[in-house]
Amino acid sequence: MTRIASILLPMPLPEAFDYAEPEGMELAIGDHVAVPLGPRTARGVVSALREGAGGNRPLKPVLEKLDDPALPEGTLRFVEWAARYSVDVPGQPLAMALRGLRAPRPKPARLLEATGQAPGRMTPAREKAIAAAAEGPLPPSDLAAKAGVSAGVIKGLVDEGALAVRLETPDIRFDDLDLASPGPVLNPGQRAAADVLVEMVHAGGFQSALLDGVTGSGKTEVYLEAVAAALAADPTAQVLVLLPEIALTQAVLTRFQARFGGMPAEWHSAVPPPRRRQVWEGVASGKARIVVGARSALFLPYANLKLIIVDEEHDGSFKQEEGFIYQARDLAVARAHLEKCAVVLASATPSLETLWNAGQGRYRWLRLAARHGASQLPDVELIDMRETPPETGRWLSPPLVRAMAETFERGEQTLLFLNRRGYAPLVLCRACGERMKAPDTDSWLVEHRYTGRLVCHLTGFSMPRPDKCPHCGAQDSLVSIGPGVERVEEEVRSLFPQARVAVFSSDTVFDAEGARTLVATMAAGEIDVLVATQAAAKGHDFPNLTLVGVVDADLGLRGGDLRAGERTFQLLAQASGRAGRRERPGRALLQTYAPEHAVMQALKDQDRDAFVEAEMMGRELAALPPFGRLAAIIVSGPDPAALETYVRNLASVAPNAEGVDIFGPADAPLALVRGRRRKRFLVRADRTVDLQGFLAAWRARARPPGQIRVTLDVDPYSFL
Ligand SMILES: Nc1ncnc2c1ncn2[C@@H]1O[C@H](COP(=O)(O)OP(=O)(O)OP(=O)(O)O)[C@@H](O)[C@H]1O
Ligand SMILES: [Zn+2]
Repeated sequence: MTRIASILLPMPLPEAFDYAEPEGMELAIGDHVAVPLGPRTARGVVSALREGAGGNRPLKPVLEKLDDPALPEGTLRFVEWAARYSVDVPGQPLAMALRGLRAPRPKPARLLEATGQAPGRMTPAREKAIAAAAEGPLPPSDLAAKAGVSAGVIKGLVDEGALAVRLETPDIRFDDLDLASPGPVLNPGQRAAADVLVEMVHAGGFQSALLDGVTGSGKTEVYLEAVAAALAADPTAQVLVLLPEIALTQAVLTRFQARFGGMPAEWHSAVPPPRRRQVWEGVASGKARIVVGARSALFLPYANLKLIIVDEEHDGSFKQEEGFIYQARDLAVARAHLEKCAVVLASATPSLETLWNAGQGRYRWLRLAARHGASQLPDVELIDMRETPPETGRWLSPPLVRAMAETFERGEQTLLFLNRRGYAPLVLCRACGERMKAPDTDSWLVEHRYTGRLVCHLTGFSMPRPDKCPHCGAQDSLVSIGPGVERVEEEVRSLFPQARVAVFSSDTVFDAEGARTLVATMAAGEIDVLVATQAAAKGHDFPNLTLVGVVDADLGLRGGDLRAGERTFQLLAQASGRAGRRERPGRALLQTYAPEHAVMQALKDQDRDAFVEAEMMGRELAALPPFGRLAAIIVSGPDPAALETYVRNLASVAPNAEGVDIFGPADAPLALVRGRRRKRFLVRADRTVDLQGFLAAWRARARPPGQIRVTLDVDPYSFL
């Protein structure tokens, strides 16, 4: 009897398809195969094997077993789990898990080696080149440099057969790690927390902990102990460290390197594809033992994963909002469950969900209440912008400017935090009031001075800044409204012409190398004022930084998002926490028009517990997360009438379920994106309800017609 192989395809298909296993193919779960799919051939992965029952209509056979490294079963089960959790098809997370395997292999290097054959005519230069090549193969330019001869000499020797080209495929290399090297001496609080983590790792099986310590308490040092313990306990063990930003990845890589004497494998969107291929294969083979990466590193094919760290676990960047929608922090806990390993969530400002889980005893709760050594938490002061406003056309208030001047005179550093890219968030026409918008999207265009363009941050649309109003034609009537980081930089330069000023945002730093350089320059004290978006306001450890100025503390509170208060508190507490991390005391000044707001008061008093308690109470009253569950159903389409009809139809077939409330349909805050109108339902459910089951059942009752798309977002974060 032949076996039936279920093949999962990395495509938007509802389920795995069955194929017959040909005689002698000997498939195993996780194998990569080629199968016929309609008229074409597709690649897939074996997700299950069973004995074939007779009498079925004959199945098409698997065409070929491919010799790529098999996807470990743990990864496969995780992919299936993630799909169910997100109410999506398994092909979506599978495609993510295979992304590294689909990247091109590194190109083989062209090296020259000596053949032993003498050239027709020998010269001193040729002699030097041959002698240099005899010491080992080198790329042509390196060989020329080493021998101190011209490229022409080298070429001549190749033509005459004295040197030959050898193609060498670069090895999959990962640094050796020195696990015995001791870390710093931990203080008693750190020691106690590290001991618990080490014990968890040694105990094995699924274990989870929240490492909850104030900014600068040394959480990184503590979890490094757990990493060292996990790797030392088992020579094949692997550790994954997830971080929310590429810039932070760079800083943490440096700390790992200092501790273990070797670089961990790095994984994020800025890693070049050939390296991604190597890392994928290294993770699958077990050669890569530590992976430090962004959220998608969760989908790599770990051979023997023993510990996952989610650093800055509260961070919104762990939520992926496009394509396959998922929350990496939650999936990290699920993956640890499936792999039967330990997971540590670390933060100075944990999410309410995580605090709730810790409070319920689901996670061990390890607290570090003070900064390490003599360092103290910074003083946080509110600047009431109604009382001490900046001059017209300026954004920094007199008290903040004074503090910057003092800091600069002492030779210390300032971080100005403004979560707005570009020069100005809005450009409008003074003559007719027209606001510059993207042609197909409801969002304002952001002015960028470095590039002279107006950019839609949502879709990437951009155009040169016009000199005439496109609406009324008035000449030179366009004005820039409000500040972005570039505009604040301009102001700082005019206030402090002698200061060294830099901007850190995704427009000025767009690759890992750039981030690493800027972080290192700042850490070395070679920048006086760093103006940064959130890309640099979190997680970093700059020794000489003593002043943090928040340009617009109210920014995140606008809009009625469920998590607006929580997120603003986290972001600003994190930004403030960059100040005074060594001997010299730090200050954080928050510019606000609403100093009486509960979030501002909690920040000033540094009373996280009181803030969390109040916020929790509000959530509990409304049965919102973490006390209930939330999902969004976003329906979009190009034609308003067709969209309206479908949305009404969808509303009318909503299943009746106890403990579920449905809100909407409402226009999404940005009703039009890329020419598509969007409407949204919000679903709130009690924790006892199978929310995913409810969503799947509902969606199945009203199939969307042609142009209309339905997206489910379980645990939605930003409502755009
Ligand atoms: N036991 C220790 N011995 C020496 N230095 C330490 C020790 N603990 C922490 N430090 C140093 O104190 C600084 C802050 O530590 P770390 O960056 O790990 O804090 P953190 O808790 O991760 O902070 P944040 O949440 O603000 O990112 C670092 O420079 C770190 O090397
Ligand atoms: Zn106009």
